[in-house]
Amino acid sequence: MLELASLSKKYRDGSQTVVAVAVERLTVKAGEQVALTGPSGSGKTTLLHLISGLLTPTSGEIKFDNIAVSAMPETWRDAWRAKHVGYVFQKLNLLAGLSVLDNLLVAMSFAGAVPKPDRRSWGKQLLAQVGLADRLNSLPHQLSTGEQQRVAIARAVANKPRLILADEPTASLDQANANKAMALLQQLAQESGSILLVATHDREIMSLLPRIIPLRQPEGQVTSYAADDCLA
Ligand SMILES: Nc1ncnc2c1ncn2[C@@H]1O[C@H](COP(=O)(O)OP(=O)(O)OP(=O)(O)O)[C@@H](O)[C@H]1O
Repeated sequence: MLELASLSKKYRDGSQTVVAVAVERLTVKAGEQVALTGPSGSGKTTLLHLISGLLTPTSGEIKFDNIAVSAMPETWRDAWRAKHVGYVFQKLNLLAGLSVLDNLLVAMSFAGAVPKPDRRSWGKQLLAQVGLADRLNSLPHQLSTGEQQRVAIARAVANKPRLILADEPTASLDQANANKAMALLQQLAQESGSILLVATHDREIMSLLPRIIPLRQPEGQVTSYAADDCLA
C-alpha cells in the first residue's frame, strides 16, 4: 500500500517559491491501477519523482508497505527503488551506449529480482511483447521515439516491481501501440499485484484505468520568496 500524508514539494526559482505538489492525503492499495491526471504544470512528474524517492519532499511523508521511503538515506532509497520501483520516465532515460536488450539486462542486474540464468530470455520475452523482437541489438538512437518508449516500458517492468510509475508512457505511440503498451503494463501489474500509477492527459488511456486521481495546480502555486511553509 502506498500512503501519502501532508506531502508538499516546493522549488526555489530565482526570487520565487513554486509549490509543485501539495497533497493532503492519498492512499493507493496494492494492485490498484490509477490514472494521475491534471493540466501541464499540476505536478504529475514531481509527484512520481517523490513517490519513487528520486526527489525528497519539502514536508510530509511517503510510505510504501509501511516503510517511510521519504525518510530513508539516499543510498537506501536508491537500493529500494532498484528493487521495488519500475519507472517509465517522460524523457525515457535509456542508456544510449547499450543495445535494447542490454538496457533491460542492466536494469535486471541492479535489482537481482530475476535469477541470472533467466534474464536474457525474460528480456527477450518482454521485448517481443512490445513488438521489438527483431530489434534486440539496436541502439536506442536507431529506434523511433515510439519504439524507444516501448523499450522504456519493457525495462520498467523487467524486475517485476511492486510499484510501476509511468509518466505519459504512451505519448509517442499510435493508438494500436499505446493499447499494446498499456496492456503490457496492466497485465504485469495485475499478475504481480503491483500498484500501477500512470500520469496521462490521454482520455483513452484514462478510460483503461479503474481509478482516476485528478491533480489540481496547488493554489497560490507561485509565491514570494518569503513564503512560509504552509501547504497550499
Ligand atoms: N526544478 C524545478 N525548479 C523550479 N520549478 C520547477 C522545477 N521542476 C518543476 N517545477 C515546477 O513545478 C510545477 C510542476 O511541474 P511538473 O513537471 O511536476 O508538472 P507536470 O504536471 O508533470 O507537467 P507536464 O504535464 O507539463 O509534464 C511546474 O510549475 C513547474 O514549473
